[in-house]
Parts: sequence; C-alpha cells; structure tokens
Amino acid sequence: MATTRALVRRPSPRLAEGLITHIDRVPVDLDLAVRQWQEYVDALVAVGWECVEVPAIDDCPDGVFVEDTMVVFGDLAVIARAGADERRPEAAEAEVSVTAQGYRVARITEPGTLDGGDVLKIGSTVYVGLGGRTNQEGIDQLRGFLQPLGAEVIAVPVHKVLHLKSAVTALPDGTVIGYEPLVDDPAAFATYLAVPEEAGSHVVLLGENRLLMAASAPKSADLFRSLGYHPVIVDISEFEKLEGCVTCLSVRLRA
Ligand SMILES: CN(C)C(=N)NCCC[C@H](N)C(=O)O
Repeated sequence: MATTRALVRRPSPRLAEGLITHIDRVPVDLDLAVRQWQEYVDALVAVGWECVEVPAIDDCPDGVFVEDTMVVFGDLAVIARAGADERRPEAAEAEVSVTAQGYRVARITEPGTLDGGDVLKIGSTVYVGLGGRTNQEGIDQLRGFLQPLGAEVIAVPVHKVLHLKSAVTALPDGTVIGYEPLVDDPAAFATYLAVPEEAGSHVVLLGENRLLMAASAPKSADLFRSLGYHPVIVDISEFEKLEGCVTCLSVRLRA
C-alpha cells in the first residue's frame, strides 16, 4: 500500500470558544476533546498512515480543524484564505508544514476567501461550495491553480451548513453521500446517495474500502456495511459541537 500521510493539529486550550454558525453553543469538554483527537490520530496510524503534526496554535480556538487551511491537488498545496477573519492566522504554520512534506505552494489572495472544508475532490473533479466561507473570487483563483493540473473545478451552492463537506463527501467509487435536508442541490452531483443521518454524510477514505466516520451516525454505518464498506468509527462529539466532522481534523496527503 502506498504510504499516506496526514497533517493534523492538536486542539487549542481555547477550543470551546470555536466558531459556530448554524447550531447553538453547548459546553465543550476540553479533556474529552483532547482524548478524542488522539483516538482520531490513532485510527489513522492504525491503518498505516503517518500523521504529521502542524505546530499547535493556541490562540486560534478552531486551529484543530486543519483541513480548512489548504487544498492539496497533485504536488500542489493551495493555501486557503479563511472566510472567517479569526481563522486567518492558522494558515502560516500549515504552509510551513506542507512545504516540508515536499509540496509546491500557491496562495488564495484578497479579495478571495476559501476554506478547505468547502472543497470536495473526486478524482479530477473538484466541487467547491459557494455561499458560506468561500467566495466566487476564491473559487476562480482555485480554478486558476488547479485547471492546468487537469482538474475541473465546479462551484455548487452551500447555504444550509457551514462547508460543502458539512453537507456531502464521497464514497470510494465517487458516489456523493449527503443527508438530504442539508444538501442544497443533490442534482449538482453525477451520482448521489442519501444517508439517514447528518454525520453519515462525512467519511474519510482510509483505503481498502475502509471509511473513517463518526460514532454519531450508526444507521449510516450500517448502510455502508450493506454496500460492502468497512466503517472505522471514532467518537468526535466535542468537535461536532463546533460544527466539525471527521474530514476537518486532517489534511490527507496521498502519495
Ligand atoms: C468540513 N468542515 C465542517 C470543516 N472543514 N471545518 C469545520 C470548522 C468548524 C469551525 N468551528 C468553524 O466554524 O470554522
């Protein structure tokens, strides 16, 4: 199996102050969050991935959601420009870390905004959510970087949730999965499967038909088992309280 690396970032002591947009604030248990983060990392390591830690950024409560700092395509890392001002400082050290992993770097610049959580890659098709943290200028800049590498960048509306990947991700065969009440336009995707729970729409592909997913989506896990996949379950309840999901906690650097 090709080595797969992931960038991860430890939770800030100020995690509980993380941004929320579409849900109500409830108390976050920091100690539990740190344990859950370690279990998430352990789950990646258990399937043979190498986890590379981006230095923690304690002054940024949302720093643990490292996925939002960049979009990786081929040998290029496009460093994001966060749609939320508070999150802009997170990108600098993430850029240093991905550069150290051998990636070329390009940057989204003002007035563009783009969060990595808004970008869903399926082969050479790159769906980008427009409507929340990512603006049209950010999408146009991303297209400018990725089109020469063979990507087709397609903007899709996102209004009901924080990021595109809050609404949909994809199975290994490219089928887009989403929880219908939260997907703006299922018809935007070539193949689409409805799942029975919100968190069931979030998977990280671990290789060999394994899907990393949250403990909060047991019915969706059963659905995926019935389709021949192998769910690997992690409890990320403390991150879900801040509109996080399994994808947000890492940047996957596939070989
Ligand atoms: C796919 N998703 C959801 C992400 N990549 N990021 C979640 C960021 C959550 C953070 N509290 C915020 O509001 O920015």
